Amino acid sequence: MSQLPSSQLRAYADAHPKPPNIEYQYGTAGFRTLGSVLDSVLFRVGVLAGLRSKRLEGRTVGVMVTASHNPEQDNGVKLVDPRGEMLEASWEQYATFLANAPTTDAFLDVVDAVVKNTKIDLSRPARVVYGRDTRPSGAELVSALEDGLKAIGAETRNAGITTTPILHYLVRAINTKGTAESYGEDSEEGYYLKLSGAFKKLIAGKTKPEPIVIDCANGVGALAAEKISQHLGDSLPMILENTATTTKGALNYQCGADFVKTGQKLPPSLADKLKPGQRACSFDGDADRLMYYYLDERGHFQMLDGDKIAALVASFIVDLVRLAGLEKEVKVGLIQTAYANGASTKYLSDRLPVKCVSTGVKHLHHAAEHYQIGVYFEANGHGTILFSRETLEKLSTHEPNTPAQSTALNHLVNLTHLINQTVGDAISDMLLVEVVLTHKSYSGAEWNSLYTDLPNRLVKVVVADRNAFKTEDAERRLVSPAGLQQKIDELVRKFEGGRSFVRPSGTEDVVRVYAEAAIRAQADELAYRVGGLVYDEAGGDPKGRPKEFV
Ligand SMILES: CC(=O)N[C@H]1[C@@H](OP(=O)(O)O)O[C@H](CO)[C@@H](O)[C@@H]1O
Ligand SMILES: [Mg+2]
Repeated sequence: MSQLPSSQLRAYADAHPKPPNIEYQYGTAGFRTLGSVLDSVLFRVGVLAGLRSKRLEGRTVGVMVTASHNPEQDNGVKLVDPRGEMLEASWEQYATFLANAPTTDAFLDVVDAVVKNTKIDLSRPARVVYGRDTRPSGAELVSALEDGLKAIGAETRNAGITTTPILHYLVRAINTKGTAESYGEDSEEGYYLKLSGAFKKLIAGKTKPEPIVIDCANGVGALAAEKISQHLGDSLPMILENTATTTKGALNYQCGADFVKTGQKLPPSLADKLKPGQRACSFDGDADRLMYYYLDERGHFQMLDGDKIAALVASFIVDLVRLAGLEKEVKVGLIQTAYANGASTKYLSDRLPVKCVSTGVKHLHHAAEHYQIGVYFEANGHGTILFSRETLEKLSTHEPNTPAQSTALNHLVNLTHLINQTVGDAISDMLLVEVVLTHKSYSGAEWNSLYTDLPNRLVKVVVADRNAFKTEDAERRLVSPAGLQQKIDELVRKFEGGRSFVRPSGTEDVVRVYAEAAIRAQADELAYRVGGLVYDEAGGDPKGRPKEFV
C-alpha cells in the first residue's frame, strides 16, 4: 500500500458514524466516557494505531480497551507505544482530531492530514496487539476497533481479556523479541513465568509470607491474580476476594484501589473477613493501581498508599545499591507529584533525590527516565521503577568484591525481572512490596511507622471555566486567575505545617484543592477556606456555594 485505501476506509467508516454533539478528548487516560458512545472512537483509534505503527516502520503498537476504576458502564481506549510506554504526547492531538471529525469525509481528510504531517510511508506494514478489560461493552467496542484495523490493513494480534500492564508487557516483549534487550516471552504465560520466577528467587531462604488478601475489584485483575497464584504456589499464599468478573454492576462497585483511596476505608465486602494485622491490598479495574491496608489491633483501618509504597521500595533499592558497592555509579531518584503527602517527601528526601512533576503518569514516567534507577509512584497507587539501559548493563557485568555484594547484586538483577518497567502494575508492584516486607520482616504496622502521614483533604470545586486556572512549578502555584495565589499564600501561613495548592483536573470538569496541616481539623479548615476562595473567584456550581466552604 503506497496510498491510503480510501474506498475501503470510507466503507468501514460509514458503518461507524460519529454521534453528533459529542466532543471527545484524548486525555491523560486516553479516551474515556460512557461505553455506549464510543463505537466510532474505537473504529478511528484502530485506524490511528495502524498509522502509528506504519510511522514507526512496522513496530508493534498496543491498544487497550478499558476505563480502569470508572463505573462499569464507562469504557475507554488508550494507545501503547513500542517500548510499552504511553503514546507519544504529540500524537494525542491527532487522536482527538480523528475522533471528532463529524462526517466520513471529514474523517478521511484528517487521516490524510496525519499521513502528510507525520510523513508516514504507507508502504510500511502496520502491526497492532490489542486487549480489553472485563467490561460488558468491551466485546462490541473491540469489534469496532477490529474494523478500523482491517480498514487500514494492519496485521493484528488479539490478546483477549487481560490487564493493562500485561498488554504493555506484550508490546515491549514483541518488539524486543530475539534482541539483546529481550523483555521476556511475548505471551501472557511468559509474563507470569517472568514475574513468578523472579519472586521465588528473591524470597528463597526467607520466612514464607503469611497469606495476603487481595481485593480484585471484580475486574480483570481477578483472572490475572488467579493465574499468577498458580505459578507462585505456596511461595505466596493469596486469598482472592471480589472476583465476580461476570456479575453485572459489580466492577469497581464498593471495592477496588480507587474506592479505598478516595474513601480511606475498607471495601465493605472485606469487613468480616480481615483479621487484625492481616495484610490486604486492592487492585483497580484494569490492575495498574495498588493500595495496601490492614486493620490495627483496635480494628481501625490503616491505609498504605502509593506514597507509603514509594517509601518502602525506594529505601530498599537505595540500600541494595549501596550494599552492592554501586552507590557511586548508580544514582537512584524518586519522582512524586504535588499530591504526595508532605511527610513522605520529607522522609524520602533524607534518603535520595526527590523531584516533583505535574500530575499524570506520563510526566512521572518521563522524569524517572532521567535517573539510573528512577522510582515513581502517585499517591493513588500507580507507579513503577525504571532501570536505565546502562544500569541493566552494569548490573550484569559488575564484579562483586564480597559475598554480601554478590547477594545484593543478585537481588537487584532479580528485581529488574520482577518489576514491570513499562507501566504501573498492581500484580508486579504487590510482589515487589511482598519481597521487601519479607526481607525486612516487616508487618503492615512496622511499614506504616516509617513516617506518619500529615492529615490532608482533597476538595473538588465546580467552576464556570476550569481553563481559567493556570499553574506553574509542577502545578504547585497558580499564575491565573491573577492574585488568587497570593490569597492562598496568606491563608496557608496561618496554619501550622500548612500546604495547599489548586489546579484544574485533567480528567473531570472541576478544580481540585489539596490541603494538609499538622492536625486534622486544620487540614480540613484550610482545604475548605481555599475552596471558598476558589469558589468566590470562579464559582459556577449550579447548586450554589458548598456550605462547608468557609
Ligand atoms: C488527585 C488525583 O488523584 N488525580 C488523578 C486524576 O487526575 P486529575 O488530573 O487530577 O483529574 O486522574 C489521573 C489519571 O488516572 C491520575 O493520574 C491522577 O493522579
Ligand atoms: Mg487503572
